[in-house]
Amino acid sequence: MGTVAIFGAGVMGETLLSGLLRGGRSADDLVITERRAERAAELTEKYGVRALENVEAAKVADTLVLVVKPQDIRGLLAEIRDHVAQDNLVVCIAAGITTGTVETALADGRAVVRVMPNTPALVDQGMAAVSAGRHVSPAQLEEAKALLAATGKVAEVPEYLQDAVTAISGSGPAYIFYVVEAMIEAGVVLGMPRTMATELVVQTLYGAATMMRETGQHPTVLREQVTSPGGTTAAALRELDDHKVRAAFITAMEAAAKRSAELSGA
Ligand SMILES: NC(=O)C1=CN([C@@H]2O[C@H](COP(=O)(O)OP(=O)(O)OC[C@H]3O[C@@H](n4cnc5c(N)ncnc54)[C@H](O)[C@@H]3O)[C@@H](O)[C@H]2O)C=CC1
Ligand SMILES: O=C(O)[C@@H]1CCC=N1
Repeated sequence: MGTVAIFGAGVMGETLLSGLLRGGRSADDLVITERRAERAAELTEKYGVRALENVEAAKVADTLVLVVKPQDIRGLLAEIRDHVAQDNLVVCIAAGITTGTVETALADGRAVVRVMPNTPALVDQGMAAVSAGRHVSPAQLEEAKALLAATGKVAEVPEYLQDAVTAISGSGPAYIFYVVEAMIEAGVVLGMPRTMATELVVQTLYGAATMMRETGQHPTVLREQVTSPGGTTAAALRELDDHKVRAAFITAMEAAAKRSAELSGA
């Protein structure tokens, strides 16, 4: 994999950087670029990696990981275009940005992999989906997967599904945190101290997630096991159905996928 350069060291850039270091990669093989000087200094200090200008980083890198906002991708690609070599691998993490967009902005024949990761990568429980562009060799695709595998699970998906991936696992952690916030709020309404409600909700989420993964049972079966006839859960779920929560999730995730598709023209 040689030297990996992370372009844009914000939330996701730091998440990937720290994951690669936890995965055993040497700080000497990692460089970052960051427009905000104070942020670059913070990460240099914290992780012992070099911070370079974009062009310098492109020159030394074997693998270039683009982690700027979709709106900043085109400017970044224009800056580094002439320094991306034929045998480099370019991994683009920006929501909505297609491999075709990146390929067009670079010189002919460059290897581009599109990836949608998520923030649980920070605790090595990430879910990343990868799609290869037109000029990626099987070995380069494996390399991209290995890069992401340092921070969690990796799936390969056809690129047309990346907008759906973004709506599901990319943005997904935010929906879960939103539900957790609502459940904590409900605990407070029921008279429970906030810290206690938080502990109960977070452990319930962790337990439920672990059950889904470890039993392999469908969520419907697990939900039915909790729902006693005429009981408390049935009363609560009826309210959620009356408030169209399931339909709201579908509409919300359709909106996320639509926005991802729109960002391709960012
Ligand atoms: N935050 C998330 O949960 C996820 C984010 N993504 C994608 O990752 C990308 C980054 O997102 P975040 O880390 O959340 O954003 P962020 O705003 O925290 O980080 C982006 C960083 O790039 C820097 N930057 C911008 N233009 C630059 C340039 N030309 N050269 C060097 N640095 C530059 C900014 O100063 C900033 O620190 C986005 O494209 C987003 O779609 C993908 C999956 C999940
Ligand atoms: O909200 C966003 O646009 C990014 C992409 C997926 C998660 N965060």
